[in-house]
Order: sequence, then C-alpha cells, then structure tokens
Amino acid sequence: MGTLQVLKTQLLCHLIICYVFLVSGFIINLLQLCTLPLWYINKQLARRINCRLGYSVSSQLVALLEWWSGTECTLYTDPESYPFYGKENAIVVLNHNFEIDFMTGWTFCERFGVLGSSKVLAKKELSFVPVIGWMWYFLEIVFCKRKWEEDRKTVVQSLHNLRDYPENFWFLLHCEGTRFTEKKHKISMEVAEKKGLPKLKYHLLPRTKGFCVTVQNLRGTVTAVYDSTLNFRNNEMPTLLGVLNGKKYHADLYVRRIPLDTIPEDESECAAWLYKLYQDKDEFQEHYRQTERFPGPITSPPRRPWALLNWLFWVCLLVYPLCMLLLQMLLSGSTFTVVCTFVFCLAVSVGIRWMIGQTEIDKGSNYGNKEMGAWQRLNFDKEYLFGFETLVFATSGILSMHNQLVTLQRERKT
Ligand SMILES: CCCCC/C=C\C/C=C\CCCCCCCC(=O)SCCNC(=O)CCNC(=O)[C@H](O)C(C)(C)COP(=O)(O)OP(=O)(O)OC[C@H]1O[C@@H](n2cnc3c(N)ncnc32)[C@H](O)[C@@H]1OP(=O)(O)O
Ligand SMILES: CCCCCCCCCCCCCCCCCC(=O)OC[C@@H](O)COP(=O)(O)O
Repeated sequence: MGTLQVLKTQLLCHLIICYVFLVSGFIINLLQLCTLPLWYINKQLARRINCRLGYSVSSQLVALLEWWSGTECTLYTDPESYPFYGKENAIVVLNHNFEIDFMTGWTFCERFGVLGSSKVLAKKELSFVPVIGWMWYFLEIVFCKRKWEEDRKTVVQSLHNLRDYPENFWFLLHCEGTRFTEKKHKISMEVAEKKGLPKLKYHLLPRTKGFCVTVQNLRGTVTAVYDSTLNFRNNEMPTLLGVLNGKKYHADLYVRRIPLDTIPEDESECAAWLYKLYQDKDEFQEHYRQTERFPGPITSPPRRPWALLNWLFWVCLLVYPLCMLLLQMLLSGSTFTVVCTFVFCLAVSVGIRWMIGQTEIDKGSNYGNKEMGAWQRLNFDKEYLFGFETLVFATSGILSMHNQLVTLQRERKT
C-alpha cells in the first residue's frame, strides 16, 4: 500500500473531510435561506442560484468518489442517444441495490452538467438529514411518505412546480421504492406471483404509482426516460465508509434513452410498461453477471475538474481557521476549554456517523418487508390502534385495581 493510500485510511483525514463537508454545508444552507425573499421577487433567479449552491454541496461527494477514492465510472450507451444527455429534461429510472448509488448517480449528473439541478422522488425521512436534506428543500426535491393516500396530492403538486424549471434537470426514480435485500425480494416476488407477473432475479417488483404520476405530470416538460442499470465490478458492494477510506471501485452504468411519447398515457398500460421495463432490466443484469459487461458500446464522459476545484476551495477556506482555533484552545491551558473542544468534536463525529448510517442498507427502513396494499396498511394501522387501546385498557385496569387495593387497606386500618 502506498503512502497516499495509507493517508486516506487515517481518521484525522476523515475528520477533516467531514468537518469541511459539514461547515461548508451549513454555510450553504444559510445562504439558501437568504435566497427566500428573492423567490417572491425573481423566482427563476432564486432557483438558478440554489442550483449553484446545491452543486457546491453535492459535488463534494462526487469529488470524494472521483478524486479521493479514484472510483471509475463507465457508461454503456448508444452513441446516437449520447448528444441528448444533459441537453434535455429526463426521468431516470435506476435500480436500487447499492449504498453509494446516489453518489454514482450524482457523478454522472456532474459529468453531463446537471448536478445542481438533479431531482429525485425521495422518502420524507431524508429531508431531516442535516445539510443534504435541508438543501433539498430549496432544490424542490419531491418527498413522499410512501403512503400513496397521503402522498398523491403533495407529489402531484411538487411535480407541477417543476414544469417551468429554468435549468435542464434529471428526475431520478427508484421505482423499487426501497433498497434490495433478500427478504424484501422474497416478499415482492410473492406479490409478483399474486399479480401474475414473471419473477425478477435482481430487482424488487417496481411500485408503479410514482412512475405513472411522474410521466403524467411531466409530459411536455420531460422528453425522455433514461432506463439506467447500475452494477459494480467483481460483485463488490461499495460503501460510503469504503469510499472515505480511499477504496477504489468500478461502476458500470447502462443507459437506454426512451422517448417519453412512446410511453402509454393510460395508467394501467403505463404500469404494465414499467413491469416490462424491469423484466428487461433483469435481463441486462443477467448479461452483466455472465459477461462482466453490459450490452452496447462504451461512451464514457470524462471526469471534469469543477468538483475537485470546489472541494479545494472549501478546504482552503475552512482548514486554516480550524487549525488556528485548535491551536489557540490548546495553548490556552484551560482544561475546561480542552474538554469542551473534545466533547464537541466527539458530538460532531457521532452526528456524521449517523448521517453515514442513512446510506447503510442494514440500517434501512422496513418498507417492503411486509406485503402491504392500501387495505392491509389500514389493518396495519388498526393493529397499532388496537395495540394502543389494549395498552391503555390494561394500564387503566391495573391502576383501578391498585386504587381499590389502596382504599381497601385504608378502610381496614381505620
Ligand atoms: C443516470 C444517472 C442517475 C442520475 C441521477 C439523477 C438524479 C440524482 C438526484 C439525487 C440523488 C439522491 C438520491 C437519493 C435517493 C433517495 C431515494 C429514495 O428515497 S427511494 C424511496 C422513495 N421513492 C420511492 O418510493 C419511489 C418509488 N415508489 C413509488 O413510486 C410508490 O408508488 C409511491 C409513490 C412512493 C407510493 O408508495 P405506496 O407504497 O404508498 O403505494 P403503492 O401503490 O406503490 O403500493 C401498493 C402497491 O404495491 C403492491 N405491493 C405491496 N407490497 C409490495 C411489495 N413488497 N413489493 C412490490 N409491490 C408491492 C400492492 O399490491 C399495491 O399494488 P397496486 O399498485 O397494484 O395497487
Ligand atoms: C466530502 C463528503 C464527506 C462525507 C462525509 C459524510 C457525509 C454524509 C453524507 C450523508 C448523505 C445522506 C444522503 C443520503 C442519501 C441516501 C439515499 C438512499 O439511498 O436512501 C435510501 C432510500 O432510497 C431507501 O431507503 P430504504 O427504504 O432502503 O431504507
């Protein structure tokens, strides 16, 4: 292992990287907050400024992947589709198997110049993640609770807002709705069987509502669907901690450009179209498993220097004041100050570890672990309600028995 590679595994380096990410992120969140009054004066300008500010945060994770870990990203696509990438609005349908698939997706966005404006249908929980989740409010990311009865209205409204977006954007949809685990796969294949659909080997059964509503509401705004299938070489399951430790991975992405006007308008036909798309995606994964490559020629875009330059800018701006502050505290000789500094650093490290945990599959949600349609969900809520009622009932029973005993004892004494 070379010196540089050893350096990349050092905790101190990780702390510095995380410090730069957090502090720059909070500064950008603050600047985004300052653009609020501008929304009322010049909305399109406010949106453009927020795209640049968002870029400054997400490109740090791209720089970490491209320049720190040196991960290579290869694109398999038809050369005739290539000139459209980054020049039009598109819906990206991507498999959801990897902890760093969001970073790989962002890397391709960066290479085609749409990183700042990239959008996603994301679970609501992510909106609470400091820096990234807060930044997403200003980037008009569409959030869902994954409870369609509650989501329908907000999702449609958020999609409507994107109709006059001033920059080209890619709207990412992980139609599987959650990350792949063996258990979720087994359950979703039971659902597939009940629906009379063929089984998938590498994907969960897609949820069709989000896709259909996106196609419906972005027709006329978006010109194509990019069917994207991602895999990593050597059966690797990359992690954010691996990337932080400087581990190099090799991502392969297969993209097919499908003009939006070839997708059926009718909801049930659109759902059937999506099921068929996932059967095709499954075949591409099988091809990859057998041959270690996707079909079609490689036309990879080169990495650009901007993400690295942005990162170096923040490092130069923030590391020097940190060193001065730490030096002053250590020289102050006050045990209290040193202990406070230590506790503060520890708290920040725990916070960062929690954020990294958001990307980890084994800390993922239970969504898809249970087969739930609207009716089952109602029963599921009822289960909770009954459970709560039972608890209240039992507690009040115990309390009243206790009261009776106390009164009985008092009566005996008197
Ligand atoms: C090319 C490079 C990439 C470019 C990248 C571009 C941009 C990058 C931008 C940002 C990067 C950051 C990335 C962050 C990623 C974060 C991603 C997420 O948060 S994923 C989770 C949230 N998103 C989704 O869930 C989207 C997909 N889901 C849907 O569309 C859903 O329909 C829904 C809208 C969320 C609503 O879900 P809900 O569960 O409430 O309802 P459904 O109607 O879908 O479900 C009931 C339906 O499903 C059947 N069912 C039941 N159990 C299962 C099961 N286990 N598996 C499959 N299906 C199941 C049930 O029978 C019902 O069927 P039916 O529809 O016939 O009634
Ligand atoms: C330079 C960078 C330094 C890095 C320091 C650490 C930064 C930490 C960054 C945290 C980023 C948080 C963004 C999380 C995006 C994760 C997207 C994701 O994959 O979400 C999962 C959901 O789709 C489905 O959830 P599940 O139902 O599977 O559960």
